[in-house]
Amino acid sequence: MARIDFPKDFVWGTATASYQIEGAWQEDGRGPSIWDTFSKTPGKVFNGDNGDVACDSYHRYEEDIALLKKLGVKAYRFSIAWPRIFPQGTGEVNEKGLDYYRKVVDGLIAAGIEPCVTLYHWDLPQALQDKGGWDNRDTIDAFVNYSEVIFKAFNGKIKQWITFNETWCVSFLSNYLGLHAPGNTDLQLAVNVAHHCMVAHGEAVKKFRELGIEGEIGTTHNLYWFEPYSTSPEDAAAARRNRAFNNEWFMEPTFKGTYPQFLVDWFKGKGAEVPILPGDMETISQKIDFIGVNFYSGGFGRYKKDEGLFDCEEVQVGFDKTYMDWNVYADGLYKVLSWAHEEYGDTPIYITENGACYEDVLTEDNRVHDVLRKEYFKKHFIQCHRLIESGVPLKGYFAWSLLDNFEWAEGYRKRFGIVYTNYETLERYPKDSYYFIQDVIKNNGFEA
Ligand SMILES: OC[C@H]1NNC[C@@H](O)[C@@H]1O
Repeated sequence: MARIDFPKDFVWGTATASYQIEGAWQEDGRGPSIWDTFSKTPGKVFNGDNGDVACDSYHRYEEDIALLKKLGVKAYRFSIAWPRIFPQGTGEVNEKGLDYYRKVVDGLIAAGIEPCVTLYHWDLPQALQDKGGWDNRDTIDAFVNYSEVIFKAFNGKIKQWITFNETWCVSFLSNYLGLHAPGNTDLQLAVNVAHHCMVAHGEAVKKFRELGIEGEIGTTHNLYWFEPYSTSPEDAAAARRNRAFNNEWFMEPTFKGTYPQFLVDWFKGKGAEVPILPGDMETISQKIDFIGVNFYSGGFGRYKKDEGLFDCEEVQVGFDKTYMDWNVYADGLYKVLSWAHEEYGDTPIYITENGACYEDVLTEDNRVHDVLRKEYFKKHFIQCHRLIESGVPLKGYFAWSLLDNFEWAEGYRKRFGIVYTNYETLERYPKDSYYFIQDVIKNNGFEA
């Protein structure tokens, strides 16, 4: 057994998102989001589940903060629902919406927990989608307007700001693969959305700097480690395309102000071109104070003509799988963050999400012995330590998620929480993984 110790200033946290936990979908003036529309469209979400109630954190946020305090986290990452602030996306500010987040932020600070806020975690006001959503460049200005209200309302209280969560999901998962809201399946549209979201990110960073807001600002991309199954040039090229689809397509504009040319050419061959306007790339690559990385999995691929968007098929090489059918590939975390550090430099990194979904069983005495999830965390904590030891500027880790919650198109059947949510009673029951992480935080390390 080896002792794993983390730096004393390492930030341990957990993460959630507004639509997945809040519920109260029509309370205090909240307007409809694209996820209210999508989840109520037959066939889009498992079992017809939706976020009308979710974990009811809108009313139970004090219970959530108590769980966070008991866990011992230094920070809590959550998102603000744009439709609570601007029910129609722009126009009059809904003060009751702001009031909810004032209570959450003040409660966290009183508990000695740093609020880390994501401005956009997918719940776009439906009124903006009705005008083209992220395909319409006007949405960029609407996002900056919304961001400015939040910056000013919480300046000095919120010190860590994330503009977007997983722009790949907002663009390609939602507008090319069609699996998330708004459910489009058009490659050019997805390329437009990805670009406009990144411009919106850059414009919000500019506004943050202009206003002199306290704290640090960054963005979060979900990086996926993907390797060629063989050393053949075809496999290498296919795997590179597939990996760049998740990684370089977003990281390169953010840090280098360019798109990866080999993928620009590939998309052009598929009839999709990036709608770059003069100044966009400079805006996107505004200096950021940290990069948030969500990591879940990785895999191996090989060339297969006409397979998917990149002539690439995933090869099963025997990984253990989570209940999402995702490979458990903890080494992939070490590889992807080492690659990011090598490629994009010394910008501080926070793992803003990492966690696993397994079929949890609640015992008679309201316990969940989630051995596999504990093992998943342990394996990834070991890689976090390896990264720090190798000089990668990894500053913190947020477990996904504090609570079982609405897992998008999978509804409530897929549980990622370290706390079990009973969706009938809305009771919260800490799982064994919660107590494992509580101990790791208390000792800032563990016996590997
Ligand atoms: O799929 C698990 C998580 N992945 N990142 C974004 C979150 O909203 C998801 O629940």
